[in-house]
Amino acid sequence: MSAVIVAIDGPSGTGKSSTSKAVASELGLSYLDTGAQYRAITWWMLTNGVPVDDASAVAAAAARPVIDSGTDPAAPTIAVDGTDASGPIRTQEVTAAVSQVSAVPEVRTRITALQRSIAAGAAGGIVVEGRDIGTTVLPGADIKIFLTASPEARASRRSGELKGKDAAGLSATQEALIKRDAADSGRKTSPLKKADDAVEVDTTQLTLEQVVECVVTLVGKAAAAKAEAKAGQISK
Ligand SMILES: Nc1ncnc2c1ncn2[C@@H]1O[C@H](COP(=O)(O)OP(=O)(O)O)[C@@H](O)[C@H]1O
Ligand SMILES: Nc1ccn([C@H]2C[C@H](O)[C@@H](COP(=O)(O)OP(=O)(O)O)O2)c(=O)n1
Repeated sequence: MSAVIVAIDGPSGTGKSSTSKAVASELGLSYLDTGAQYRAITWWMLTNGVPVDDASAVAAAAARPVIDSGTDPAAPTIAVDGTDASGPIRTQEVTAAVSQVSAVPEVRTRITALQRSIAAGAAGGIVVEGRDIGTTVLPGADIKIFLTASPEARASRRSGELKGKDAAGLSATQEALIKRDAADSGRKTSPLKKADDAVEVDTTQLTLEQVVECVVTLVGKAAAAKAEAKAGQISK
């Protein structure tokens, strides 16, 4: 497999993280969870007393946290100022604040630059997943995939992750998810949006294994096309 850049976007619960990790592992590519980076900066704002509803306070602090992402798909990591943040970034408090923080342009500029430098440094290729990868972060990606699924399926998947501990209940989970999608799609700076040249895959009726198989096939085709184009250039 040549060094392909794969962009996977879509709303919450469509299977981006699970699919991206599995595809990257199978094809020997690196993996970057950009949502974890936005969660990490949000967690830093909350723990450092920055009022997350004050966009100018968030903007003023946006350059301060040092965010470090490990890109091994078998063991991805996220650290803030040298501390492992993989647990704290998944709390309800962070989930409730992340859309607000990630809508601030200064936050996006900083995190986008970080994402581009990680992708540029991934010599063997990388799968990058998020909301604006195909449209803004890596518009020149070799293959762009946009995952979708019905709100019911997405809420039930999220609820299932909590293994009976979904105290809020399925309908509240669905409501929170729809609210976050609306905030992420409605923001001014690089909103959640399918790139015009992205392949849309509706995962509602598919198992995770089927989605992975479909994406592996699409990436394989893109890699072959890239290798062919390169060979054509060399023979000219
Ligand atoms: N096609 C699928 N069918 C059923 N469950 C799935 C499917 N894809 C992902 N899941 C499950 O749904 C949950 C959310 O998936 P995740 O990959 O975290 O989505 P996202 O990154 O888009 O928010 C996980 O528990 C995952 O195992
Ligand atoms: N490229 C990205 C990735 C995530 N975000 C923001 C918007 C999302 O609601 C949050 C959290 O993303 P994450 O992928 O962890 O969300 P899930 O709960 O896994 O669906 O970060 C973003 O604005 N741009």
